[in-house]
Amino acid sequence: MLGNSNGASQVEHTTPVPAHAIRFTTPVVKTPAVFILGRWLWRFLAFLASLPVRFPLSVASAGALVGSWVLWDWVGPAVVCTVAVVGGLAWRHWHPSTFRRWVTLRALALVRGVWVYRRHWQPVLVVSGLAESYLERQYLPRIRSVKCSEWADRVRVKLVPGTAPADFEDRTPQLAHGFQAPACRVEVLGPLDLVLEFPRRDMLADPIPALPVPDSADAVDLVALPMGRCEDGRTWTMRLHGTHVLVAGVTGAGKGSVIWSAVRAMLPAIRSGLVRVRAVDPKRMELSYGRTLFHRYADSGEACVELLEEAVADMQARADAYAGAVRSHTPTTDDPFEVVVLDEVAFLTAYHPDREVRRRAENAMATLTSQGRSVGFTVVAALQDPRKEVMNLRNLFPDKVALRLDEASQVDMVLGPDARDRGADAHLIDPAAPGTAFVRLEGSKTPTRVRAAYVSDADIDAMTADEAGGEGEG
Ligand SMILES: Nc1ncnc2c1ncn2[C@@H]1O[C@H](COP(=O)(O)OP(=O)(O)OP(=O)(O)O)[C@@H](O)[C@H]1O
Repeated sequence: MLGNSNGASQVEHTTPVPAHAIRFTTPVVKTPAVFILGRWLWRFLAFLASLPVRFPLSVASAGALVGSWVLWDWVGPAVVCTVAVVGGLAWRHWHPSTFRRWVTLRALALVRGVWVYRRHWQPVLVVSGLAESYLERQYLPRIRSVKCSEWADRVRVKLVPGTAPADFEDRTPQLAHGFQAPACRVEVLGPLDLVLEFPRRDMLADPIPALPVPDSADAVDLVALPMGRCEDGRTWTMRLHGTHVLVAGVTGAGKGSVIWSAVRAMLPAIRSGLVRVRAVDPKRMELSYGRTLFHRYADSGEACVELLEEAVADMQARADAYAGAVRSHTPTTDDPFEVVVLDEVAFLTAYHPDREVRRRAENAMATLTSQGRSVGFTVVAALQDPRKEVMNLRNLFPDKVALRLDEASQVDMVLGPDARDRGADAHLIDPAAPGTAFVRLEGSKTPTRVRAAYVSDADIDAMTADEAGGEGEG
């Protein structure tokens, strides 16, 4: 053992190793069979006792069947079955959502729990390197429960003490392939307690039409603007007031749909003057279409910088007015919520030929993003290439939306250091599904897959036509 062998040597676990002159080990005690059998029996009884809580419907049905058979022979179960089938059909007809939640999804969880997860658990975990060995015994993380939602299976797992969720986060591709799911995401619930989420179907496969415009300015919630859908079917809402948002994605990834969904969700407030949008549109494609909605609009390099500097001056004037008097901004028509939308921000920070324009644009953006939040100024910037050379102000944007990206390494640049480990595979988003993105929703460390609603040219026409009508009437 002390020789010059380079290969791994097998060490008997009781043999002292050089670092430990004396090593204490717990004595190996042969457990009498009666204790092992007693433990199995105890576990079996505990399992039986937990059944009515875990599967109330199934236990009640089984109880009714057995009870009716004892009381009325074969007529009893026949009547019970008929009543159950008729009752089930009526339930399904009148309350399909509760029937699905209480019966269909629970039955599905039972079947998939046994057939997909418990059946393949050991081989998949051993092969993917998640089984631990200690003193020649193998320890596997334990499945606590399997639940099915509309779109995904959630497998709750108890980890082996001494291991960490990062071990699972590193092996999400192996787990996804191992359980034949399109993806796997890890959610940590507590010490040694995590959930593996395996999507069953893609709720975001079909494009989402533009969401309805809120009825009135009062209905506009600037901290939860409806933008599209999350992969679990909930509405994706995005905060704008009190933050700044960076939207990154390759060309054609759908940055326009994120920007326009936000503008659409604020439309009544824009009309009533509670929100003002300043648009910087160096590509002259995306925002020019709806320019009548904007308080200011600029497309040439010089004009864009002037717009940004004007926004900085307004922000500083408001900060002066607030100093010592107001601590947080509430939108009013005198002090509206100001949104600066920048499409392809790299044009100003990296690609513009004039160095002075680049410098002024960066300074203005840095000032707006570092000081604007509390006085009601927000920057929404869209970007194709998130690398530092192109945009070194990334970190001044608290909220980020990662649409389809070119490379895996760009995911963490946009969403933060551990986003890819937690399943945000923005580089693998299907090019045929523009508008699909990963975001970190407020209060959640786990990135969520979302899809922005698609605001078509016709929708923008309708938005601007109403605006023109509104102005005319005014
Ligand atoms: N949310 C969406 N749902 C469905 N289709 C979309 C969505 N967003 C965009 N598309 C489709 O993808 C095309 C490209 O979208 P868009 O112009 O918004 O991409 P982009 O990221 O802004 O690209 P670029 O950087 O070249 O301007 C659109 O013309 C539209 O057909």
